[in-house]
Amino acid sequence: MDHQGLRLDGVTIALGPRALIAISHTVAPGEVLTIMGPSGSGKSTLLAYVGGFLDKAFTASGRVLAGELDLTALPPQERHVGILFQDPLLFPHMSVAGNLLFAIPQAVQGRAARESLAESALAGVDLAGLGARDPDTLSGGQKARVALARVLVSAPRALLLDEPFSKLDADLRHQMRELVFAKARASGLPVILVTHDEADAAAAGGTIVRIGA
Ligand SMILES: Nc1ncnc2c1ncn2[C@@H]1O[C@H](COP(=O)(O)OP(=O)(O)OP(=O)(O)O)[C@@H](O)[C@H]1O
Repeated sequence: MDHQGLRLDGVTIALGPRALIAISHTVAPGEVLTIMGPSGSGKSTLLAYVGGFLDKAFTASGRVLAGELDLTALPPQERHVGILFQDPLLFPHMSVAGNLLFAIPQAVQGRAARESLAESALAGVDLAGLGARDPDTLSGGQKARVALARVLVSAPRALLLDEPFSKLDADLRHQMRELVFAKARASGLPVILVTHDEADAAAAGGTIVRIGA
């Protein structure tokens, strides 16, 4: 997919009388916008707004655009925004390859084409040949990489990262964030990263917006 950047155009979010977010920013293809702020400041809430699943408890305004396309007008399943959370959230009843095949868009037709896409995505995160494995048999770092491969094969317009490295130990954390940012750059995906970790923010290399301070 040809990515065109992600624009937050006058996005404001409030919880009752409490203003949480006010942001306008354009994330270029391959760039990372990092959102930092104290617990409860509204970081995950911003990602929920971009993804289209903001809880009704909040009031929000402003547009989210992918290129010229106004995502705000679309339901979540039509936004094609990929998300990685703290937990890899793999389907335990499907093989590793099954997890990826499930995420590949219907537009990719033919079993052989889908399987080959899944296999190359696994190879791209250093998990070649592990497609038949049950997710529960993988290490935490391997599961995180399957989750990354799964979100990449879903051909998202943008990638949202909600503390995706925080459950990994220091070495893995470093490797995983380098891999995620390299993949985002290579595929020209605009990324919004939510983190508490200054090293994550520095590694992301883009703009850092601090909220709720
Ligand atoms: N569904 C909801 N209904 C009402 N209030 C909510 C709901 N979800 C979150 N909140 C509140 O909205 C505020 C922002 O929450 P949010 O999860 O976005 O914070 P955060 O910055 O991501 O925090 P953390 O760093 O702890 O994950 C908090 O005060 C939280 O208690």
